[in-house]
Amino acid sequence: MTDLGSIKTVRFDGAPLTATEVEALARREALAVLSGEIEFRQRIDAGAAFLEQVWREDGVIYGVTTGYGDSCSVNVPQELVHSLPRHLYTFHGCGMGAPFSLEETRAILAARLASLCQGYSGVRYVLLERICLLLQRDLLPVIPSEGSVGASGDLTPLSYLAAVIEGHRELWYKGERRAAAEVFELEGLEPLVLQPKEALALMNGTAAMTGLACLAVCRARYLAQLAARITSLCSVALEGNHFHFDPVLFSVKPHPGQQAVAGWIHDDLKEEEVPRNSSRLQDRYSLRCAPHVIGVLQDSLGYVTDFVENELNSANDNPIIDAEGAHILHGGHFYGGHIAHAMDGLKSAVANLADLVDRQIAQAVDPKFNHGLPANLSGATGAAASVNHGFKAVQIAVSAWTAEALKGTMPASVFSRSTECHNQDKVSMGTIAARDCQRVLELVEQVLAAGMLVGWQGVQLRLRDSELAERDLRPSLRKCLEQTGMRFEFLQEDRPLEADLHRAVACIHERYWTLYD
Ligand SMILES: N[C@@H](Cc1ccc(O)cc1)C(=O)O
Repeated sequence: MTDLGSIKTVRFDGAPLTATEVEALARREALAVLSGEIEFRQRIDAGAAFLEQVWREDGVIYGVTTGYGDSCSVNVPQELVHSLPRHLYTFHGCGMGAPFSLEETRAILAARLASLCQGYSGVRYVLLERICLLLQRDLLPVIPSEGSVGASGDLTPLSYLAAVIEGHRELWYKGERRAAAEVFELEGLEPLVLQPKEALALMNGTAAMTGLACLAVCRARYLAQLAARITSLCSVALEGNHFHFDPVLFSVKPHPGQQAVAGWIHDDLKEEEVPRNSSRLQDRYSLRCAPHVIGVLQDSLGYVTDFVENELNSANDNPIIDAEGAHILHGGHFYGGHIAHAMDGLKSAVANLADLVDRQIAQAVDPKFNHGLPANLSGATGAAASVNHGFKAVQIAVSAWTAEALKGTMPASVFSRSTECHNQDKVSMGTIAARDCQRVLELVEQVLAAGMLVGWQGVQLRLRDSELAERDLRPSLRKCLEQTGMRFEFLQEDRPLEADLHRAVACIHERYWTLYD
């Protein structure tokens, strides 16, 4: 990412991109820029020129002069070749379900552009320019989210990108769904007529699942840190045993992510001399084993990010057009197996955070376990305490969100179906895995939003009742209390907490809380 004063840019030139860059584009925090360098343009256009040459000289190219997939033995007569791309996106116009969000759609466009910029798809430079322009002007196709098996590429979702480029179907425009042709007219744009291989090149890859996966990885990174911070708050609120996070303890179990998480929590908690033999009770697992739970996610983020970014920076298409070596290579690079596995794994690791924090909240609200805090963490005192129920309903709701998140962890990649006349007889289901992962993240964010409010309220109660002094808190926790206090009010009298929860979820989206480096 390049910082040009106030505008950040992400440059598409075939060099590797990161999930973070895709997220910045998706959030409109950075602008997409396509390399205009002559060598890059030439390299891209050489692919399209090579295809033309082969077509002229040999007369047959799969997906250009033939039907698609199992229909590849059907020859298309010369005079109909130019209508083939239109047919491809037209018969794939059968997507169902809610459309992808704007953020998701931008990520999908960015992922497809990144793949085509590898220069192995045989498309013209003007097509890359057009995708980049859609991103820059935020003219986003309306893409239904369901209907991809994720192994012939995300054919159906990406058909909506191909169709829009030719001026068909719908775009999001100023918050509304509008006919693409109408929007192009308003914007002074001509539709781009696709060349014979170009619709296939737009559609025959993993961009829908990969775009979603980039967003998922970035969300999950923040949640790992947030769960550690909630654990620190709950440990203080519940008067937990700080030595559960001791560096020597963790030095003998060398999972680096787990060690990092233990280190974060340890640094958040009070510095004391380690006792020779602790007289304090061992806390329940949701506190004591927090690094072991969060650590699984933290350790997984390494391979998950590698899988996602390798896919992002790949030519996920078929056939692969190698203009330099003068080959048309047939393969299965539209197969999204790595994304499927990464998203199935990530959603399980992330859902475990909800389960962990759900248990921490359950302890915090329950006078049987919370070491003297008021029932349901209500701040009400005197007679008013009898009618106030504090976080009781939030804790119940957390149970529901957690159950739903855990239910969403069923792996998608094991549900391969043989399809398309058994040509696609093994498929990845990576797009379902990525969509599930996004949904699980949403639910886990709700649980962690509640966890922050509960942890904060618990510590505030200890401070109010002088069972704890500000000076006993490490700077990181003091700063966290201060940041939280700027957006949330202590729960004295019962109030509907929906608005607070929405605000806390928004804080998670904007990465409001300063966490660990
Ligand atoms: N993904 C197939 C192409 C294909 C395209 C559209 C289809 O409907 C089916 C198959 C391949 O490259 O072999």
